[in-house]
Amino acid sequence: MAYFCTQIPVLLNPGVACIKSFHQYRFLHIKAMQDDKVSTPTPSDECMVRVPHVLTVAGSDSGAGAGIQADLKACAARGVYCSTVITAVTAQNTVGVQGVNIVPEDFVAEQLRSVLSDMHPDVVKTGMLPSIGIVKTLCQSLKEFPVQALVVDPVMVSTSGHTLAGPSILDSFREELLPMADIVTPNLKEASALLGGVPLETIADMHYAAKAIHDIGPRNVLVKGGDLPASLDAVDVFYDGKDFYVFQSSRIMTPNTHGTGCTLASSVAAELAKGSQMLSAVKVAKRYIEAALSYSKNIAIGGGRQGPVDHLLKLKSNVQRRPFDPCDLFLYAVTDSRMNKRWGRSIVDAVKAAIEGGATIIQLREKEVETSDFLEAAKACLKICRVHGVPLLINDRIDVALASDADGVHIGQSDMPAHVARALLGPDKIIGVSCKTPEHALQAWIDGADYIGSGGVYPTTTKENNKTIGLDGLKTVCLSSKLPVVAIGGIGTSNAQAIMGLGVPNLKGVAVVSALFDRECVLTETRKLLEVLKESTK
Ligand SMILES: Nc1ncnc2c1ncn2[C@@H]1O[C@H](COP(=O)(O)OP(=O)(O)O)[C@@H](O)[C@H]1O
Ligand SMILES: Cc1ncc(COP(=O)(O)O)c(N)n1
Ligand SMILES: [Mg+2]
Repeated sequence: MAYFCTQIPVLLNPGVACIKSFHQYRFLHIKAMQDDKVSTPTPSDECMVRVPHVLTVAGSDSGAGAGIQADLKACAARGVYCSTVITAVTAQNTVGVQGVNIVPEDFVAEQLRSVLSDMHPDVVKTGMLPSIGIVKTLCQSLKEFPVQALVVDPVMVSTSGHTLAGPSILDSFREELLPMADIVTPNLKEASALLGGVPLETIADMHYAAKAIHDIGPRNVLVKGGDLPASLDAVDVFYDGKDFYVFQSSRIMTPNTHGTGCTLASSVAAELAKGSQMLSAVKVAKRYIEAALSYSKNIAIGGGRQGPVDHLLKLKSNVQRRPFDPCDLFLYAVTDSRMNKRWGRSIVDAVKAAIEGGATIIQLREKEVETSDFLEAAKACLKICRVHGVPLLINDRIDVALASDADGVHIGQSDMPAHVARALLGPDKIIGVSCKTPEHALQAWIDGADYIGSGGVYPTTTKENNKTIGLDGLKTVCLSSKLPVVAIGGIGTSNAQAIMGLGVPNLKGVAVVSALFDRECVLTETRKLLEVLKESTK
């Protein structure tokens, strides 16, 4: 079985056998499928994009760290569709494997037929294959429905020491499955078992094993070194029949390594499904598992010795964050580096004082700082904001918001369009948009913003050439806006009451710059403004 190269052997339609690129192949492939099913209601040909697809043939892990569940998450994280043929159901958690129930061979065959005959996956990846019958069924199905690449993770024993496929399986692996494989990815114990029990302990041993396993028939071998002594780096040895490549990353000290092997093999399969060459597929997969392990370093799931990895690199991002509440707009503090410099304080000190004084949300508006300084300031401010449960937004700079993992951004009419910002930031970051007119407010709503900032209500020196809309303009925008509004522009203790006194329900607060930061004591000024706001909303 050949893996991807630029010349793709086409499966469905002999008329397209001369196609050059993988992407052309995808379009023609789907066209051939549509021609067979003329009655299927589909949009026009150009709209239909066939997406990369991996089929995993593996066991279910109830703890969802390894097996089918790891494969699904890894493929999703890598942007590839994943279908599943389940070979066994395991009762498993972070302590170990409590039970295994093997799916009858003929039902594995039925699942294989369902997926392969209809969905035409690009790549098949195998995990737990618990019986000789299942291995034979799989090899038979792959002969009947060939795919572009076969990735074999020869799962035998769980990290906790439970047998998932016994030694009786080894002959069928060696004689039938491995010779069909484009890559096989044993860990140290599995490589040793495939080679009749030779001890494998060093990186030199891994080279020997990669070559010896290659002789069994797979096109490529990756011997994984997760189980090398903890004092060594995480080293994997790749052999393509000609050259060796050593993939080395520093070892991440974490108990959460359950499922790393399944995840790595699925990511290799995902890259192959996207059209990568084998070597770059392995390289990207190794980078990905390193990132996933690093994100999982200190997550606590279960009481056992081995927790799962964080496939989507997201599990911790919601721990300290709460959803946006429009009431957060009540006392909205916007920083200004020039003012802070003038008064001799750092951005971090300014933010600390504003929060202590009662600010309910912070926006970093740093027009004159270097990107690296801005990022450092954002990270430092975020720590303080998280401790106090105050959201932190970044003005204009989506990149800084992403890099610092701030709670969101505030953007103007001439910045990145809000719908693009939304696509980049994902569905749950906060996005605020500056709006002067009902049309702006409507667009912000359509684009997926969470709130709008409207002004300048009064003249201000903070923003040059900024048209003042006055109280009337503010009221017009508020009445038309479907989103909560914060008023901005020349606001301070003397006029905050007039603004809140407009009495429009979606006007939730005031945003202030100079009135807090162009003053000697930020803490005192914030406290004073808080009192005025509280008074005016009684
Ligand atoms: N603690 C770790 N730090 C960094 N990489 C690791 C660590 N543990 C495993 N890996 C990597 O994860 C992948 C899976 O390896 P391994 O754990 O040996 O497989 P298996 O889960 O099949 O035993 C390999 O690329 C390996 O180098
Ligand atoms: C269903 C199933 N498949 C594979 C593994 C191997 O994963 P690990 O080696 O990380 O325990 C597992 N534990 N369970
Ligand atoms: Mg492991």
